[in-house]
Amino acid sequence: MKQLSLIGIGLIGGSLAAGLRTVGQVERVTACARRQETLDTARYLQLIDDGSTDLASAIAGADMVVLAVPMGAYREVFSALKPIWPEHAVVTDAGSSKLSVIEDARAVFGHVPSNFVPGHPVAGTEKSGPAAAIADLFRHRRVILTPQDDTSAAALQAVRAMWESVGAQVHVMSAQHHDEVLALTSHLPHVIAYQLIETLARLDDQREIFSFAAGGLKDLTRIASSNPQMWTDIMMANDTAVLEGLDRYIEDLQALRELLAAGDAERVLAHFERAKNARDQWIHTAEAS
Ligand SMILES: NC(=O)C1=CN([C@@H]2O[C@H](COP(=O)(O)OP(=O)(O)OC[C@H]3O[C@@H](n4cnc5c(N)ncnc54)[C@H](O)[C@@H]3O)[C@@H](O)[C@H]2O)C=CC1
Ligand SMILES: O=C(O)C(=O)Cc1ccc(O)cc1
Repeated sequence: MKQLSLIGIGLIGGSLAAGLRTVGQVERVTACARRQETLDTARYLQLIDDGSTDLASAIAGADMVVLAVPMGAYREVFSALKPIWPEHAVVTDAGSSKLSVIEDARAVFGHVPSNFVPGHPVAGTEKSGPAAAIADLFRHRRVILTPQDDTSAAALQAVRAMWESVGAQVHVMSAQHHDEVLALTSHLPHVIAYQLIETLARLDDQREIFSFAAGGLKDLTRIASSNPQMWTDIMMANDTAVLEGLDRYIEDLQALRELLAAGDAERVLAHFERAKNARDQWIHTAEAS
């Protein structure tokens, strides 16, 4: 790849740049950010060679353009790209929901451009910004691509090759399936973590509560330290699937509550055993692969 141009240079854009540089798969990296300070940090960290707050300057000469901005910025970014759409480059994104991205593209362009490949690296941390970038963030992690019927095969192949070069395993699926699965495995856990901490924080003697917390609370809620604006955007973007998962979870929590209230130790134990077995099997399979 001669020139990668990132629109948004935070954790994900920065990690992709660092990863591609480490494996020697990119000659030049440029980025667009809203604030000069972000670009200065990215340059200082040697994530990018050049940056501009002006979109057209930032993407000039790119053969690969990657959108790595919050879901709430897509309409604005697509609208700004419309008059300067890079027909000869491949364009992809890193957004956590996919149907909303396709909808945003259709709303702005009237169709999904054939050189745009919607994508999502299923890897990250609770940190944000270029200083949080990790060069091997995507190694042995999954990336989901959700091409449309008329997505160019060459564009799809170029995006696949980019992610594979930083060690990721690429999967292709429909945007609908992506959003349903990710609602359960990523978005619902963030709702639960945020709300559990918010509930505890509102209870009396919160200082007591947190100072006597064991490792379990910290393990369960690390992701509640994630960027609240980024996650509000994701919840709004994938609201239908998140609501479905949340309803199911509330139903199951209510059922568990009833077992506890009835003092039904046997069935509570059966619940916990099913959960432990499922988690142990998942972790075992994940570690073996
Ligand atoms: N944080 C994570 O662990 C993961 C995040 N994602 C997705 O990747 C995308 C980027 O997330 P992060 O890198 O974590 O966020 P971040 O907050 O670290 O970086 C986002 C960057 O976009 C810039 N930005 C925001 N609005 C912009 C605009 N209108 N024009 C140009 N730049 C703009 C910000 O200044 C910042 O540099 C999001 O859509 C997120 O849902 C996907 C996988 C993992
Ligand atoms: O911090 C974590 O463990 C995450 O879950 C990171 C993450 C955030 C957003 C995504 O779309 C995918 C992964």
